[in-house]
Amino acid sequence: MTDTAIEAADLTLAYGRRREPALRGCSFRLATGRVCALVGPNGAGKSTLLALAAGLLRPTSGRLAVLGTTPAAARPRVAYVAQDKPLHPGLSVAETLRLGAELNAGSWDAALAAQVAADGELDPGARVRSLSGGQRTRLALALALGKRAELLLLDEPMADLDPLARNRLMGTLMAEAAEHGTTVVMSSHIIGELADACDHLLLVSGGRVRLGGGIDDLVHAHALVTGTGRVADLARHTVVESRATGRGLTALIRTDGPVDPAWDVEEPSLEELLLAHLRAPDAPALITPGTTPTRAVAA
Ligand SMILES: Nc1ncnc2c1ncn2[C@@H]1O[C@H](COP(=O)(O)OP(=O)(O)OP(=O)(O)O)[C@@H](O)[C@H]1O
Repeated sequence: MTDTAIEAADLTLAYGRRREPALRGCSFRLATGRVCALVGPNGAGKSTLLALAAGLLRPTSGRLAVLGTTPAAARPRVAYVAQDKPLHPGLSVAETLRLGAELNAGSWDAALAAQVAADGELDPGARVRSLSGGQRTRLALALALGKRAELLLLDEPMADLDPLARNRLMGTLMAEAAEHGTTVVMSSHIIGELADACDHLLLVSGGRVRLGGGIDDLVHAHALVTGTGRVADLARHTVVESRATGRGLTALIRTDGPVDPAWDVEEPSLEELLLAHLRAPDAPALITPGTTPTRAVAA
């Protein structure tokens, strides 16, 4: 047994020799049992990272361990839902679930898979090619949950679901993860959805990990300060982003010690933290203690 779900050390992936790497020098550790939000702008490398962890791509350089072994060896214990939710178009809903049962004999949770499909009123006889985008997503999630994997890798899993379906499926996912200690890594552009569900964050931008760690730890490491002072007055801290506002200056800082009481200090919301880092891609990265790779993988 390992207490580490994913561990990356200097992980780099280039799709072709002449292309800029999609991921470059990424190092982080995700403990088991965490629900991790994978966030970043379009083209940041999120899908690439998930495909690497699913064992569908091989790193160009660097190391990646999944559940204490190689991504390929971990595949039976991992469920991956790709962004385009690939399924066999000619199979019916019932045949797709039967195939899930056959491919995962021994671990298949038929009741859960059937419940996820039935909650969306999927007609068991309907062909996959006749399903809507949201219905296909639901079927893909039914397969992933039915597998009872130790690690769920979900690439924008809720993107084409209606708000009610999204809310209910997220609830099912979180309840299952909590009951079974499943690790979840979920990419999404909807920060509100992630803030409610996730306890861990990986922010990827330009192929690099900008923030990695427990959401509470990352939020506590920052402060949103407002005042009439100058940016230079905040020099002892790391200023991630600063803006002139009606009240003078507002800055998101990574604190190094107490902040001068001349500033109004608030804890940022997750959204404020993420938006500031997305607007300031050159701000120094922060990977919190305990979420850096261990020596075994880094070596
Ligand atoms: N199969 C591929 N061949 C060549 N380049 C690719 C391929 N897949 C992705 N890329 C490139 O790799 C980079 C990272 O893409 P990736 O799909 O991982 O981003 P993403 O963060 O998932 O984006 P989005 O939020 O838009 O889904 C992009 O520059 C993209 O153009």
